[in-house]
Amino acid sequence: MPKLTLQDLQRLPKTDLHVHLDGSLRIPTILDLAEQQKVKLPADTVDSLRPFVEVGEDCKSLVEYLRAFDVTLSVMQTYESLVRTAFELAEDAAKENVRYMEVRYSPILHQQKGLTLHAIVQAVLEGLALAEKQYPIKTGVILCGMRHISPDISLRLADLTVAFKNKGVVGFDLAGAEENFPAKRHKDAFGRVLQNNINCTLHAGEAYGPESIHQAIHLCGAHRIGHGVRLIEDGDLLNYVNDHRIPLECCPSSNVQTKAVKKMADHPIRLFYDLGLRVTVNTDNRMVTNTTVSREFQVIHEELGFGLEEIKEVIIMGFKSAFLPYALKRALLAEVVHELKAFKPGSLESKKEHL
Ligand SMILES: O=c1[nH]cnc2c1ncn2[C@H]1C[C@H](O)[C@@H](CO)O1
Ligand SMILES: [Zn+2]
Repeated sequence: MPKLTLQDLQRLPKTDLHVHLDGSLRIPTILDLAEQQKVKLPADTVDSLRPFVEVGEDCKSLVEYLRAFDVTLSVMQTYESLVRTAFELAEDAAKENVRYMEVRYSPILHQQKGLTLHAIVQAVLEGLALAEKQYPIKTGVILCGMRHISPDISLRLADLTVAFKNKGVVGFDLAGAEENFPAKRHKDAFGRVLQNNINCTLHAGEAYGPESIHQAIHLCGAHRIGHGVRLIEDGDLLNYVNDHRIPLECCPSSNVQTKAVKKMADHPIRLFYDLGLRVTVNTDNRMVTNTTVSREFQVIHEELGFGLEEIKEVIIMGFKSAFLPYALKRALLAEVVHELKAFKPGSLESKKEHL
């Protein structure tokens, strides 16, 4: 199998369908925002802050992984900070040729200084729109209910999703600690979203078994599944997910860090792909996981043996899985398929196409 370089993977057009805004900041930006807002951080230089906001392979669980968000959220409570972090995330993604990105976050976590839920959504949309003007990237927003917060709040966030339908918000999600916090408690919120013809995805099968994926699909109406690694434990449900073409938002490095899988070689994305499931490759959290979409592709290339043609197919599955209206998706796909056909690793010809 010819070896692809990180530059090759950076040049390919890509999606990121599963990326949290509050886990994908630049570390210098956190320091800057803290200084402006007089927020106290656990450390005050890039290198000393890094261990608080990036987790390594020694992370033991999802709950431990989620601790990094206390730090990031402490500086994401103002309108300007949300505009800036959304802009920078889209800029960073565009620079590695991510053409379509769905950014997710939970507005309820950004109200510590009294911002309204509407303003919190507006600010992120403003930052993303600024980036779309400067870079060849399209974006959408997914709002997250949180598993450990009350179902009433999820319902309010579902209403917020409805209010911003066709105004930049493209879906609803459920995030946070999975074990002990079943999705079924939040089914009314998903009912509200579905009744309004809006897409939803749920984090499921990451820190709990296939029962969690079953609830996400059959009780909450998930159109996609976040992670879903533990689908491997239930062949019958796996066949259902495959037959209904329910996309899996795979985030390989994050899964090793949260111990959803023990080591990369065990990641089921290889088996899922071989069985024909619709798999997509995503970052989850660019900063907390210390990754990029290109790096995630490099990992599956080097450690799970995905060759160029397979990577191209996974990229196409990413565009197919977008929460975009069909006509827009078809046009974007046609453009990308054309580029992928012309793509040659290391070739100057296809490099020129991106200039
Ligand atoms: O991988 C994850 N699993 C579950 N929850 C997560 C993950 N990454 C981030 N979150 C949580 C922490 C954030 O504060 C929240 C909204 O983005 O979503
Ligand atoms: Zn996630």
